[in-house]
Amino acid sequence: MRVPFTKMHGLGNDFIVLDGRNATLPPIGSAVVAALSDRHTGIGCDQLIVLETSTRADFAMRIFNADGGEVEACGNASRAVALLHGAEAMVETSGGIIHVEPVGHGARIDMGTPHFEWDQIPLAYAMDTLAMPVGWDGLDQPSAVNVGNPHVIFFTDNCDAVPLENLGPQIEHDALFPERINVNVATVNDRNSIRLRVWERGAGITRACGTGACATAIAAMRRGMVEREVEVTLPGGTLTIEWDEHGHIIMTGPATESFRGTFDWGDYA
Ligand SMILES: N[C@@H](CCC[C@H](N)C(=O)O)C(=O)O
Repeated sequence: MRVPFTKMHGLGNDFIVLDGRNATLPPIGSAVVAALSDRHTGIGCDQLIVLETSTRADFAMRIFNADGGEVEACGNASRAVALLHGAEAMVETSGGIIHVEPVGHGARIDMGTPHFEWDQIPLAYAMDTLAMPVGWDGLDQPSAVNVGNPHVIFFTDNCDAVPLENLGPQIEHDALFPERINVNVATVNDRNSIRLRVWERGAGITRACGTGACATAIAAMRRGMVEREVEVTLPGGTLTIEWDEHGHIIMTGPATESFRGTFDWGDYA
């Protein structure tokens, strides 16, 4: 069976998007996702995104990491999907219903409200999630925030010097995080801007992580380090994150369609 796909990215965090809203796709298993995502033998991407019909929203977006695991939220893919859809919409994800709206060459996304309780992250046991009494090789007292998916955020004087390729996988798989975790290392430049690098659960280091930017901005706001609207600059570019008066996280930034193609499902199944 030949399947059409769209290759997209948000600040270099790249996706294969399959549109199952008006066509029947074969069942999506973790092996086929990992094969398609592979940059050497597949099409290659950080996340595979599947659009489906929904009874609760205008449509549904399923998100799979490059390792094949299905997850709850993806900020950059939400902007890409807004661009592809071409109109404002309510989108069901397993992390909650979000509102997407194309704006200029990107989109504005209402990601909903953040969660801070230890069992909402989730953590393995109770602790303060604003300044957690834990540390790994010079990174300590992180915050944890769930913005649909789980994030831990370390604030450091120079996030560019952190050996994230070594510490990221160690922290992602620590027993403290029963559903694993996305690992953010951030430096606050001033009250309006943050620098950020992310080790993504199930995908490794990416050029950008939209939910990481949201979680980091919210953690910095909770700690009183920045204003309620802030620019977050990742290796792939900059996002604007606002924590609005209704407690919702509003993310604004670019998204890009790279190309369209088709592939033979049998080559990857
Ligand atoms: N790249 C995404 C996040 C994708 C999911 C994440 N790796 C997870 O496992 O939760 C983004 O832009 O938010």
